[in-house]
Amino acid sequence: MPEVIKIEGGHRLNGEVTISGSKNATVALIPAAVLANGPVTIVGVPEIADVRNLAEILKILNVQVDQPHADHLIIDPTHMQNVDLLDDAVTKLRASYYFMGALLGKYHHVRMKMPGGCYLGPRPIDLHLKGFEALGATVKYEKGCFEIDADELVGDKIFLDISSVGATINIMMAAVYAKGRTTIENAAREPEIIDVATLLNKMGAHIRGAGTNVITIDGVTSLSGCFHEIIPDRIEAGTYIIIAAAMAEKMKINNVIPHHLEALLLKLEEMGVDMDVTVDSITVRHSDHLKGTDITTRPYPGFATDLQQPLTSLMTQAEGDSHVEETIYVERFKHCEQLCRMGANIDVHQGEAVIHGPTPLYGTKVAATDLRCGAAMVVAGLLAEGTTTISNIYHIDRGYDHIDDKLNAMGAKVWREKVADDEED
Ligand SMILES: CC(=O)N[C@H]1[C@@H](OP(=O)(O)OP(=O)(O)OC[C@H]2O[C@@H](n3ccc(=O)[nH]c3=O)[C@H](O)[C@@H]2O)O[C@H](CO)[C@@H](O)[C@@H]1O
Ligand SMILES: C=C(OP(=O)(O)O)C(=O)O
Repeated sequence: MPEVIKIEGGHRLNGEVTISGSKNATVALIPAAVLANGPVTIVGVPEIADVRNLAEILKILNVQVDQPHADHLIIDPTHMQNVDLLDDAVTKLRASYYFMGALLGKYHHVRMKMPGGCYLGPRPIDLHLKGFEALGATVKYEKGCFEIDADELVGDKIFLDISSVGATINIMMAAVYAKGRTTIENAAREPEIIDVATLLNKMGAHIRGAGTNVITIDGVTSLSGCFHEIIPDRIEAGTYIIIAAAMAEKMKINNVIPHHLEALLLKLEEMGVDMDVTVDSITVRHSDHLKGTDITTRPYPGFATDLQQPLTSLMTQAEGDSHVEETIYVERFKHCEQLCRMGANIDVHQGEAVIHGPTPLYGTKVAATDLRCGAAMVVAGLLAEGTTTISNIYHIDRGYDHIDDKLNAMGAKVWREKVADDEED
């Protein structure tokens, strides 16, 4: 039976929350680990559905997975077999596409289903495939299934038309064993890319420039096991900072790299949010008056598209009009319709939303149409008068580690209820 999350709104939050390891790093680190010839230990692994589905895929590949603690994974690909990935687990998340780069790099052959993930409008993977082709692979797509083969992989210069996070990481993985030098130009610069390059380099790869827009990968012939600690999740951190700005008396958010959140922090400052920032924590205090602001989503270090949805909920409480321009996924506005059901006043037109604030929010039935829409509904539910019921919470569970426990520990009233299948939508 599916579950809904219920939130009794209006309770002020006090206390501390610790941020888990980054989802978008973890979901790439796990496939990257299979490139090794020995066990890779990853710590700081978030307890989220995306990780559980990736572990399923590892089992299909006969990779041994041990979990000595909730946030530790030991991935041992010593007895791995390169079988076709046609299981439903592949379609339950976006990042299963990283097995394309990893298996192509290791075995020169991969056959797998189309990856899933949040629908945010069309999400093509043409740049990943062009990158593989530049290295010498041929790509076939038939009946929802990719088959990618190469006699050998040889480094080349690859220019990405769009600085795609997924394409940058996938090409990096395919290139670690390629002959000679691969150069990725107009590479994405997200912190998660540095984390994956760090893991691969610890394994013995030779990757330089991760975090800049030119990455070079000099192929190697062998990679070994290693130990790696995942960076904190900047999107989970940003979500809790927004929650704190909405509802906290005083909330300390621990295990944060504030530099990764610069764009959000500057915008919150503009809105009048009272924050103290240290090297690894952010404390937010209650502010009586929030002002509207404008954001435009951009690749890192610009304002993260994954944070525009939760920030929209806070904007409903700010004085005056706020503008959200979405340049990465122009259709990423489904949360606005849900917020309007709760009393928000938002106009959406051609990749832009105008939030007319402030408006009180009222608890009602809403849907998490995608992961960060779910986060937006949680922010709104905490703010609202009455009880909010959020359906389709499997999206939230793809990316937020124990969100209900973390919030309840600070005084929120959040719980899960099982519902009949027909109450889910
Ligand atoms: C698992 C993961 O890390 N997910 C993140 C990753 O998704 P993902 O890696 O899928 O996002 P990309 O950076 O690739 O997408 C950026 C833009 O490029 C377009 N594009 C991408 C690839 C391609 O081959 N062709 C193409 O046209 C996309 O449609 C989108 O408009 O970055 C997004 C943008 O920061 C985040 O919202 C996601 O949370
Ligand atoms: C869009 C997201 O995830 P994914 O790319 O995994 O669908 C997200 O994390 O907001």
